[in-house]
Amino acid sequence: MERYSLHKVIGEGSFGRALLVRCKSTQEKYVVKEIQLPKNKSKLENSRREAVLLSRMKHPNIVAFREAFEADDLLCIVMEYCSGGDLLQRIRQQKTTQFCVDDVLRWFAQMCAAAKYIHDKRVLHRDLKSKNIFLTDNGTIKLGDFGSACVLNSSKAYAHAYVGTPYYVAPEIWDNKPYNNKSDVWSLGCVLYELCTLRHPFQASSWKSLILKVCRGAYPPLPNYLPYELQYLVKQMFKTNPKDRPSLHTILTCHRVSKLLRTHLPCQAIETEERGRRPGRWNREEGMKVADLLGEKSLIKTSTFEGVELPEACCESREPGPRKQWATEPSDTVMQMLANASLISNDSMASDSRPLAGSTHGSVSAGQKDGRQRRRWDKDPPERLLNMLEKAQLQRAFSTFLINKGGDDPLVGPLSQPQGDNTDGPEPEVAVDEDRLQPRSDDEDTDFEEEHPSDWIDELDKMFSEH
Ligand SMILES: Nc1ncnc2c1ncn2[C@@H]1O[C@H](COP(=O)(O)OP(=O)(O)OP(=O)(O)O)[C@@H](O)[C@H]1O
Repeated sequence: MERYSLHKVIGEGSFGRALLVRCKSTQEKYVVKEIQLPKNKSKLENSRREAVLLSRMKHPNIVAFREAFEADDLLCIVMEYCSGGDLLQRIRQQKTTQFCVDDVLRWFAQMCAAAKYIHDKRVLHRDLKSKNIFLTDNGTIKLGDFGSACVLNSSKAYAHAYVGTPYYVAPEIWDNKPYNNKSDVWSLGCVLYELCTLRHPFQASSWKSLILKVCRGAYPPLPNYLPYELQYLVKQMFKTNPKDRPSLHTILTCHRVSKLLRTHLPCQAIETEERGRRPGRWNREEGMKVADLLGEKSLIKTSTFEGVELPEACCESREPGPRKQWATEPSDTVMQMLANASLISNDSMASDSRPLAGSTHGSVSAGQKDGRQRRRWDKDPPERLLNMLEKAQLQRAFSTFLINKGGDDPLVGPLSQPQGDNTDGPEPEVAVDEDRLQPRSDDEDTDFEEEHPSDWIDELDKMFSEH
């Protein structure tokens, strides 16, 4: 740390502080992320993953890694400083002035290029949100915070990965299914929606309402002035079945929106993306350097995984084991419990015949124009989860939420106004897009997912019982 002088503390995350520093020899500014190292050896390895992963991500739209070292029980990751701040701050600065479409397309194209790059390396980010996407002073997007990219074992870390940011969490996570590349696509859909509207797609005044909206894919349609391709893309990214969501490869190469996006990508990024189509290989030397710095040579033992060398530390245990699933509960119990939640009432959904996003271009409305009964999403979040979250409402448990004790808005989202913001939004504007609920398989998309997901709801339950 002697090589750097402290400029200021720029923030505190759930794992430690973020410092703005200056390199004494070059005078360049960097961010040092300090992470408290746990005593437990296996947890120690988990903490080091962020550094190892970041060191391997070399892309114009990913925060550049400089070095990592350990000092005084702290892991320090030195990385590029993004002076434009994070995208959430940028969105808030707009107040009510919408971004111009070119900015939205340019930023979104860059974040897709970055996310595609990591997916090509079989890495899932798992915490994509506007707060983890940064801007440089020249307006370039940089994807950051790889702290959740691998499963972290502490209950706090686990909750951070899945529940700390429930506004961006895909329906399959609430359904206790493994996280996969399409779950990152859902989260990026939330960021795209925020850029398009300055609001979050799934505003809610309670956990229950939020989860129901997410599981039903119910969000207010995008404004009609936005290009049809964007409206169509958002619809696709919010398909409740992950198999029906396009992969980032599809979005950038053969989706209706691809041409628009690619015209907004700098040539350099397109070249990187083209190279990314060939199976990427980890840079072993770079990994060894970081592992050496971190004093943990075992981190760089590699294993081959579908042609891509992955550090063992980056993978979950490959031990085969039973995948934990929800016990099937009678869904009418859930329905009874939620009887008062107006959002889930079939009447309020079906009776809303307002046009949906993109409806001017031929997509369907929520109403059943032809009188035929369409297939509905018949999954509900499990009772145990909803009961548990009922308890959680009064706890300030997560870094990205304000949970007001006894307040009218127990769950205040990242883009909610401190006062007077009806987080639930005007009810009639929320519509279920029945079309999204129809199965559609994209054979060109290859899915990959966590190999051995842990039962995060058990972890969460434990965490809540501790309070
Ligand atoms: N490379 C960076 N350049 C500029 N600002 C950064 C950079 N990395 C982090 N920050 C800022 O530092 C602050 C702390 O970031 P950090 O990632 O440590 O935690 P967090 O995202 O606030 O919380 P959590 O870790 O719980 O998600 C945030 O305000 C973030 O915007």
